[in-house]
Amino acid sequence: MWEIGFWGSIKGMKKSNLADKEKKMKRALISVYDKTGIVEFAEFLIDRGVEIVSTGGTYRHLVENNVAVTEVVEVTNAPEMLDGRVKTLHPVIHGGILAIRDNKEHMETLEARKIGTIDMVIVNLYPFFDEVQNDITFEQKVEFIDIGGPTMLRSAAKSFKDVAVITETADYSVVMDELKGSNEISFATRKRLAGKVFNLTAAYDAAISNFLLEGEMPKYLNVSYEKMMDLRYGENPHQKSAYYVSTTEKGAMKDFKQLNGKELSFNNIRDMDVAWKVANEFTETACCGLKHSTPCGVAVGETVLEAYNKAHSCDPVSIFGGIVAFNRAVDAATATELLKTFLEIVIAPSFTDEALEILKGKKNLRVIEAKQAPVDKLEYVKVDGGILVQDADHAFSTDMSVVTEKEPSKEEMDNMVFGMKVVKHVKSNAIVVVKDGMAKGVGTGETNRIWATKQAIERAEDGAVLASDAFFPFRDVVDECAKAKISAIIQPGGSMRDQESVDACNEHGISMVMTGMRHFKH
Ligand SMILES: NC(=O)c1ncn([C@@H]2O[C@H](COP(=O)(O)O)[C@@H](O)[C@H]2O)c1NC=O
Repeated sequence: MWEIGFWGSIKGMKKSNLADKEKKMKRALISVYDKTGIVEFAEFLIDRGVEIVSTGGTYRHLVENNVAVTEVVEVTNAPEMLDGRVKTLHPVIHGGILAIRDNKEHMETLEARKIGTIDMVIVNLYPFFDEVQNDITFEQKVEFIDIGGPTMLRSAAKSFKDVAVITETADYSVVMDELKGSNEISFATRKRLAGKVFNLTAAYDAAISNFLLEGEMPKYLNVSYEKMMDLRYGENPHQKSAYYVSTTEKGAMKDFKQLNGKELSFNNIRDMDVAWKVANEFTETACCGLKHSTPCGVAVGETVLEAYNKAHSCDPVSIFGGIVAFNRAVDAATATELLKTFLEIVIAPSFTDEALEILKGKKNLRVIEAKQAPVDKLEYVKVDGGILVQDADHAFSTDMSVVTEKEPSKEEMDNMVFGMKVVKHVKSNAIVVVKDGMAKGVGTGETNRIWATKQAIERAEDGAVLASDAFFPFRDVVDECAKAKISAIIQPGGSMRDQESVDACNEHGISMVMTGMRHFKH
């Protein structure tokens, strides 16, 4: 038995052999689903005296391209079986990969069993990430779970001291460049390639686990996200950052197209996400202007231009340097209007050709085409040493009740529903004042409800309505509303002192609707 001490000191093995050792490659096993670039890579290896062994489909592809290759069955003496479920799961393959070359007993075992070493493993996997999203049966999806591939990758990655493992087609050129220089692959490269393998297999297994445990909050949190881009920095310039998107789920912030402008930043993506979510709350033509993750102008209109003008008028100060989202195509008239304000991003499902030309007049303005409505099932919040997971808040109350003597008018009701749709996306304590299908004031992120109310109603006009993300602990909000001539209030209800607020509404002749559904956003 080998005793394992600290990394790099397995007793019985010469320490100097662990690091710094360059490797000459003699035999490579190639088993790739994505055959891009494999012919050139195999030819390159053969030119350097490497023998190639391949599984069925890869073997045929290489032979068709006149590459000299040995089929894996000749090595294992065990034909592929069970529709390819077993191809490389064989001691001859895994022994050849896993044997520690510096271990005398290992090498004697290989010799006794007539097993040759495998020094390079080139494998890419069945495309489970993509196929699990496709319209195929559950059984078909299960067949896209690659077993032999990850097993070989893991064996080779564990053996990185002796074996080079390549799973990304982009790494063919990295390895070729290194081999051109020294005919060997450095320890540092082998270690890095091995790390990439476990990075991939972890994400691959996470995707499979999430597919099978769908709807559960499982014992371990496995997420499967792939880097879409490195970002210049995070929330601030001293913070390193990158953007990752789901390998298996659709999403608005994944499936978008940038049509113009500077590269997106961390803050841009975060803000764009909220603006898009707000615009998508509405079936009517809607626009959301947003700054620092908070809507600063939201409106519906008969036209896109009208919706924008109304949203802009809510807070013409804050919108400077902000983000504007639409749930309808942007036309030329709106584009012309948009250019009058300095904006970071315009996001919409589409742009007319003319509108796009106009917007391109500002070369830094990021123009984003997004087709996908918000679909995330789960939401994650990072805390120090942990992650909170919850269902994304896609819910909206279907059980609204009028709790006051006065009934709201149809128009007031429409404005209250509008306000509730916006308040969902405003940081708590959140209050939104609405009139004529537009937010008139947004009170956000206050540590008590009365300050949020005062902030929001500062610009309120007669006949405006007020929406609150959570219940009123006291009647003070209602009294404040009366001073500002707010005519109707919508709130979840559920406070011990609900009746005090209802009584206050009745005293002031204000109508109140309770939804029974809180929308905190901390
Ligand atoms: N079953 C096995 O022993 C096995 N060994 C390799 N594979 C996969 O088979 C694919 C290549 O197959 P082919 O060369 O037949 O086109 C690769 O994606 C590889 O990851 C296997 N397939 C799935 O589990």
